[in-house]
Amino acid sequence: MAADFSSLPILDFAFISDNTRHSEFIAQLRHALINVGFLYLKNHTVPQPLIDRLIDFIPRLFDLPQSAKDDILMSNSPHFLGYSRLGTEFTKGKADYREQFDFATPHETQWRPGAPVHLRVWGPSQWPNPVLIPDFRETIENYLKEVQALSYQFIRLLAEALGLRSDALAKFYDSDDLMQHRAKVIKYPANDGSLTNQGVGPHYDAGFLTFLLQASPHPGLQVQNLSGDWIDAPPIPGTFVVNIGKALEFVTRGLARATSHRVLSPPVSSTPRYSVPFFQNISLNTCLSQEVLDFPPDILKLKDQRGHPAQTDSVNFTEFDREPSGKVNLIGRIKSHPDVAERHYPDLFKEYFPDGLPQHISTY
Ligand SMILES: O=C(O)CCC(=O)C(=O)O
Ligand SMILES: [Fe+2]
Repeated sequence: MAADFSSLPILDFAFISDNTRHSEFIAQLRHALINVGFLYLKNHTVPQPLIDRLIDFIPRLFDLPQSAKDDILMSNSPHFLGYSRLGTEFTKGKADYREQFDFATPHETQWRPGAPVHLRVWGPSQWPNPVLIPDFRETIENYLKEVQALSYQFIRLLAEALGLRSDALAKFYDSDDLMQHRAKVIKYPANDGSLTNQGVGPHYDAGFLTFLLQASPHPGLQVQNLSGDWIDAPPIPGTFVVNIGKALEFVTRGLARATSHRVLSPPVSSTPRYSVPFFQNISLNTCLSQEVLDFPPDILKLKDQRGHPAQTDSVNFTEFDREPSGKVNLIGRIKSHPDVAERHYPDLFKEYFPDGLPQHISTY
């Protein structure tokens, strides 16, 4: 087995436009994808002043009056976009101690009555009243556009790092007007001493790539290495934490690792931790089992040299082998937000929750 990791690699995006260092970046990326599944990316293309503006908005967003937040509750939205109150999500039967807003890139839902239900998982965001928080919507929409562009650039480098043509993953995306990518703006309040320290429980991300902005200086994010140890991934200013989701792991035959991670709540009487994960989606209609990629033998060999991750109790995805990607996505959302499901997807709700609204919900 290759040496197990005890910290996350830091990659310098400036290398990709430097002829003498491009191949160094690709080699570091290959290592990070196959052996770690997580990396920090510095000197990326998203303008720092825009990031700073977004970070500045976050406490103000959560400090809106409760009624203003409840006006855009996620349960209003068949697209699982909007506000979720503290402690309403659970992972493995334990409450996640976080409050959050889900916002997404602009999208007209493609679903019409009679069309496949999974097309309905994407649609317009709900926005807080602009009178109460002017310019917030414009700021986060700009931010999402910038991260989206970076994520598409990154996926080409990722293909190169796995020995493929740089456009080998283009088939997983539709044109921009048909795609939607999503972000959460999350607040992790301090542990008040009587509560669990589970900010979010151990899990994998579902899609292709996640670009996480750690929006306050608090540690708390931890990543599980191959031996099962939890490795800290503290905030590094000016970076994104980039990680691989289960869908990308599936189509790369496990070469690009989806790695289990979790967040511990800030300690008692600390200020809250804030973060903004951006989840890059793939086309809703792609059946991943028909799209598994082929790799050069010398690249595939690296997976065997890595060895197999220790068993983890992280939540898993099992449906990629038979359902279109959008359906897998929808099932994940149904399981984590049954109140939304009960209102907007009554048939699927009955299928997954035959005994009615559960006391314990699984986050992903
Ligand atoms: O808040 C974080 O740092 C990570 C959040 C996360 O892993 C998720 O929401 O999938
Ligand atoms: Fe995650």
